[in-house]
Amino acid sequence: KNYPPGPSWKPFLGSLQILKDYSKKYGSQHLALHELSKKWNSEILGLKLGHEYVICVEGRDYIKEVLTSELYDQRPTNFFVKLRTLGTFKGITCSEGPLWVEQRSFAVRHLRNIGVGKSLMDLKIHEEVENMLRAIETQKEVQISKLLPFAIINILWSLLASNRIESDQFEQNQLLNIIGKRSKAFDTSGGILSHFPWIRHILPEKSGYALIKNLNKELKEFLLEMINNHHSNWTKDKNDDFVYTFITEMKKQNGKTTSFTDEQLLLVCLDFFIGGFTTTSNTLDYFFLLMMLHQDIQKKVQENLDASFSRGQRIEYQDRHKVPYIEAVIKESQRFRNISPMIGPRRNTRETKIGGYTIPKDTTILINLHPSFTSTEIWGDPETFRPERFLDSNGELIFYPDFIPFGLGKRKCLGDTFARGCLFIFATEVLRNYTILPVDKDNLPSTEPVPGLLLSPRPYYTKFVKRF
Ligand code: HEM
Repeated sequence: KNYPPGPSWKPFLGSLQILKDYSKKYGSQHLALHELSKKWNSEILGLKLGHEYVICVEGRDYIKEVLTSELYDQRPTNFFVKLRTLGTFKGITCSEGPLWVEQRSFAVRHLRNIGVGKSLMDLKIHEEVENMLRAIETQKEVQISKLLPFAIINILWSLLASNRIESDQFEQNQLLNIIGKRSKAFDTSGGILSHFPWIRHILPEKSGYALIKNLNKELKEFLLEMINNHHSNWTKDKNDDFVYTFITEMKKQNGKTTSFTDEQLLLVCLDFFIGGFTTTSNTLDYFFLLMMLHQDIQKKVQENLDASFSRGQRIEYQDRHKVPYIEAVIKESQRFRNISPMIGPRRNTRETKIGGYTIPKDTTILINLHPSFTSTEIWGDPETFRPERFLDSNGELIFYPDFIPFGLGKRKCLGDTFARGCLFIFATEVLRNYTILPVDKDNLPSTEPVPGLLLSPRPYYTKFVKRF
């Protein structure tokens, strides 16, 4: 009663089939949801997927209401989330209540303590940029999507676990391959497995169950080995990476709480892994594609860099304020091809009201950023790649409340400083040293994304021409 408008519910499936049909027709779930919202003329769309009540909100006011109200802080507790958390519902991304509050604040504090947002982070980023550029030097045509994930994961890993992952280990574990496949295999509402968990017994491959079990096993083995090594090498004064600080806290609490445990540490590392590296590398992948397609903008970025930094000077994250144009180009590429158009789903723990509609307790709430990132009302010409829209007449950055690629509120991305640091230093160091050219200028790659949980460009090749 008084549920938000949306397609009618069929027995057993609810509105699953129409969502599936629309996703096929429009190529992605976020586009399908937007089309359905338009059809029902409502920024709050009501669905029932299998037995699960699911609403999808779009538009500034409703998004803000969901992201900033405590009523919607929780995550769904469906089968997909159970699989995602290795059956524990622990970690940060999918945990809730006091466990989430304690662990999130510990992670935020200690990411800062181990150097995120500071010169140590810059140093690690520079090391990996240099490694990546060395690899580029050996290739005539470069597929940057093959190099970026390895670079990003190593920066993240060296801060979390004082370790680089050797390239043969990376390939052996097929980590990149499996995580990439995973993000393409599931949609944000949790996919068919959430709605009909029993389907895994009949269609283990097709439902994605076998894939995620495989991913879980590989990741768990990989992370456990690292955690066990840390335990063996731990001493009181070791606080130089995240895992050591967590173990120190564990020893301090000496089993007094259930929050600091090996299981929780495993799940936090898993969250950083899954949340941190594909997001950052896909964003950079798009950035370099857009630079290749917009030679005029690339040239302007290079002119800005040449004017603001001397040749041998190392560019730091804090230097971003000196080059607002480059910040604007990065923001525009995040807006123009946002890799995460659906923010992680939420759940209300009691009956609530949004926009006058009644939302039953334990409804899954999806948040679609795509309409506001592409709204003609907000941006005028959203389908044009135009970084200047982020600058005022004095060349200073403009703040747009609708532009929230890292989310908003208490569950806002906790790796945003790390991600922004990587985006800025990779963009500036690569473009000050190289010009990115198309391999065939009469046959340019498309910017249309490969659909999935996280979007990415289709693989493309470029030529990197040294500038000096
Ligand atoms: C360009 C890169 C990235 C983008 C676009 C991005 C985007 C987001 C967004 C939109 C959320 C909010 C989800 C919500 O409100 O429910 C989020 C949460 C999160 N992000 Fe990121 N992220 C990025 C990089 C990272 C990195 C590098 C890390 C780890 C170091 C990370 C770890 C997390 C975690 C753990 C959460 C869950 C927070 C919580 O539920 O309390 N992210 N991210």
